[in-house]
Amino acid sequence: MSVIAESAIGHDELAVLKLLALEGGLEGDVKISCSHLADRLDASNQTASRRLQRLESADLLERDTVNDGQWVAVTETGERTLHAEYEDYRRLFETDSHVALEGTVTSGMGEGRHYISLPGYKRQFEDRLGYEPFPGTLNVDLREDSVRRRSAMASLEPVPIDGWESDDRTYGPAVCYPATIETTEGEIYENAYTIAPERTHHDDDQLEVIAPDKLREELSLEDDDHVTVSVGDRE
Ligand SMILES: Cc1cc2nc3c(=O)[nH]c(=O)nc-3n(C[C@H](O)[C@H](O)[C@H](O)COP(=O)(O)O)c2cc1C
Ligand SMILES: Nc1ccn([C@@H]2O[C@H](COP(=O)(O)OP(=O)(O)O)[C@@H](O)[C@H]2O)c(=O)n1
Ligand SMILES: [Mg+2]
Repeated sequence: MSVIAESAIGHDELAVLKLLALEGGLEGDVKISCSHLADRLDASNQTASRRLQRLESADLLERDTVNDGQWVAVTETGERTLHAEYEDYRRLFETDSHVALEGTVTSGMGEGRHYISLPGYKRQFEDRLGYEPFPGTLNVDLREDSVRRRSAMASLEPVPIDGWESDDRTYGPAVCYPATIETTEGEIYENAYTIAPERTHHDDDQLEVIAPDKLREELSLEDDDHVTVSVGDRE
């Protein structure tokens, strides 16, 4: 849900924040005057000024007042607030239940192989994904916009992999989503899944993919090759 629901900031202020972002306020300082803003909002100077003050108090906007106006920039919190709205609208209008993520193939820590081969996981892959995966995870270093878009996966239906215990330790759960991999040469591999282990050494920018085949061989992939991972239901 959007952040504004819980804060003192209302939709009027949010509309101003969006306007300032559209004028360049996400990239850095933009210069505005209260009368220009008032015009755009069809409101009085006083109203425009009050909304700016509220945005500043809520740490959504930084301001520097000068003689003939003010320099404003949307803060990180401000960007997150706008982004939360964006996610709400995406959920409303994106009927396509696919999320396309882009990135480059990369080598990880060589641990994927060990985990994928463990009998406690292997049994579940066979039952729930329908195959025994190649031992390993293909790691994809996601482009910045895809790291953000990754959160849209939350609206898709995951295949859960449960945590389990061996004699001497516990193993964490993971979630899988059906995925199709496409290379820049236009080669397509359809039977893959993304896998996100709850316990991982990687951050959000790393996407791990499993498949019955060794994808590096099937798709002639090497480190730094570009791939598109389309996550969502199979047709
Ligand atoms: C199915 C699965 C389960 C995992 N479970 C655990 C775990 O219980 N504890 C842990 O520290 N890491 C766990 N990992 C994460 C790995 O340690 C590692 O962070 C990740 O898979 C990346 O490995 P890579 O860089 O070798 O590809 C798991 C990974 C997979 C694929
Ligand atoms: N379906 C898969 C899974 C892993 N792999 C690759 O197989 C190797 C072993 O996987 P891993 O997860 O243990 O290794 P890293 O991802 O840590 O490099 C890596 O080179 C992966 O990129 C693959 O080509 N296709
Ligand atoms: Mg891996």
